[in-house]
Amino acid sequence: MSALSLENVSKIYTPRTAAWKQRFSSSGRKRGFQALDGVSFSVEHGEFFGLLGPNGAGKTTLISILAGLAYATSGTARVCGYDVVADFKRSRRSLGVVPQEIVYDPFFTVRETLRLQSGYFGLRNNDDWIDEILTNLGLLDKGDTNMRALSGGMKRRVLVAQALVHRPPVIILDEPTAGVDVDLRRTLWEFIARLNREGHTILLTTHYLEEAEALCGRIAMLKSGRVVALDTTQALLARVGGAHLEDAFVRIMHDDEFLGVTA
Ligand SMILES: Nc1ncnc2c1ncn2[C@@H]1O[C@H](COP(=O)(O)OP(=O)(O)OP(=O)(O)O)[C@@H](O)[C@H]1O
Repeated sequence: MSALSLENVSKIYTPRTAAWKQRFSSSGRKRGFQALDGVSFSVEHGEFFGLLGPNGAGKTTLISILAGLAYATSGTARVCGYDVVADFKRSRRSLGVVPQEIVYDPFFTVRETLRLQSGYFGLRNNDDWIDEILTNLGLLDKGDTNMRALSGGMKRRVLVAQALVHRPPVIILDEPTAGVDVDLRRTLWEFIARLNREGHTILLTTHYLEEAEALCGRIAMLKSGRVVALDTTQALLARVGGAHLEDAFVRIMHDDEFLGVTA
């Protein structure tokens, strides 16, 4: 059983009015914007997997489907074998998601925020683990600080902490280092790499391709909602013939003929 699996997942964003028309139309024709088109791949337990693609390729849409925040129009998505729709609670419990956008409640301190998040998963008395996360993310002295008094980079650390409160076996990070300083990047990657060594499965999206090259064992590249490359980082570099992942990425994205997908 894979940590994450996607079988022929498609997503069409339908404008609200069109959704109603579609429901009552006899043609059944789907209208709207196709963000994902027949995406299939799986991520095995313990992998550090990169999901790459240009802006608008469909990465966040895919993550939203895995996290149960958006429904696939067709296809099946599973987390640790649990269907994200039919078995939502167990699939969501298996997953920690660090979202791309910084969202927080300005009325709580860091520790209150993490206790609240623990409560969503039915966890009381989670303070020992919360302390360990705070220590590893360099936030221990900010436990009693109000969320609105944190810098942007510190708020991002709290988002990472929130994703980890329930010790999920699978962690998805959606551009976690966008706009953060070198220190946090290092702290964050050391911590995430440690979690991966300890057995957590990691799925990472990032536009910093040198980070993906250094960290990810396998990579999927999305372009206009379709998987156009899927292989180990080394095999991708060897096949496309670039010195760095950035060269390979640019070649793949600009080559309409490239369909280097391997299962
Ligand atoms: N709620 C929505 N309604 C309509 N279209 C949407 C919605 N969310 C995303 N889209 C569209 O779907 C496409 C994929 O968006 P998505 O956010 O998944 O891309 P992404 O690969 O995460 O991009 P980025 O790297 O910029 O974060 C984009 O064209 C986007 O405009």
